[in-house]
Amino acid sequence: MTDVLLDITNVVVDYPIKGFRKEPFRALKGVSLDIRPGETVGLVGESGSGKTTLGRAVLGLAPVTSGSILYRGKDIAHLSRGERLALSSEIQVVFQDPYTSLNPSLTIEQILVEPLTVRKVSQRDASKRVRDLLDQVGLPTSAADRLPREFSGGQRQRIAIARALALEPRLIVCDEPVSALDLSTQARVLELFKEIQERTGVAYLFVSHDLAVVRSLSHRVAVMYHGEIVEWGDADQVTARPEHPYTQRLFLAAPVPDPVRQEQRRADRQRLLAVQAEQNLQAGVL
Ligand SMILES: Nc1ncnc2c1ncn2[C@@H]1O[C@H](COP(=O)(O)OP(=O)(O)OP(=O)(O)O)[C@@H](O)[C@H]1O
Repeated sequence: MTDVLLDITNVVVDYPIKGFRKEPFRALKGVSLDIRPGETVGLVGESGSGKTTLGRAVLGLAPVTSGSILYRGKDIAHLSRGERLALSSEIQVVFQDPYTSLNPSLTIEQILVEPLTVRKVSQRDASKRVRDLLDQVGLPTSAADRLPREFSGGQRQRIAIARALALEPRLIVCDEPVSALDLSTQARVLELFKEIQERTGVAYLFVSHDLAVVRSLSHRVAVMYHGEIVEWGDADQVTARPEHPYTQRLFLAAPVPDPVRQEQRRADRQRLLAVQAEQNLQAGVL
């Protein structure tokens, strides 16, 4: 048994571009990382750097040109029908927008029962499971009979998390799952993610543009820039001593709650920019 849950090696994704003789757009340029069981890998980077594309590739939803994505040692591009069905319950996803990711015409019970149909669970067991899932995400069982529109953004994200947990996955791809929430709701939902991981051992690929969010949750962090991973390692190391100039800029620009540390950051950033300007000057870049 491998101690790697997901092993991504040299993955290239090209999006076809409509139009005569248009070259495809290379969104991922040979990306490699791995995720261990029960681990959170944070994927951070600016808008357009390729974070969502990597998450989609893991879910089998992006056009992978080359490279491999091994889930528990098996290439997800070459699975039998049965293996693919099993994989779809083992890897789940939580999206950014809790307003659009839940079917507005279904009750919460119907939404949570839907994934269970692949397991042919009896009606009685399904209802019991729904109540258990609601309990796991801190919602009352009375939520089962209500519609998504009757819940706040944070509550809807809890419902989306409950749905992702329904089939007891080993890995959840979380694509900006707290970005649409206000700060205090964000903190509570992040706490829920942590608590679920401690209890179930699920692993997360946690995509976010927000460094504070990624830092709070991740064991390891990958920093993406223009379709490449430019930094990859333990969260403490990457956040405390970033090596790549892009990561340094990204981290120095991130707000910190303590005003003294914020001022220190500002001074560090000024120094870094001055050093980089000097290096560019010497290299004849400017
Ligand atoms: N279906 C598509 N067809 C063509 N290009 C695409 C497609 N999806 C994404 N792209 C391009 O691929 C690049 C990476 O996009 P992606 O959504 O993965 O970035 P991201 O880092 O997740 O950005 P954001 O934080 O804004 O969501 C972008 O330049 C984007 O325009």
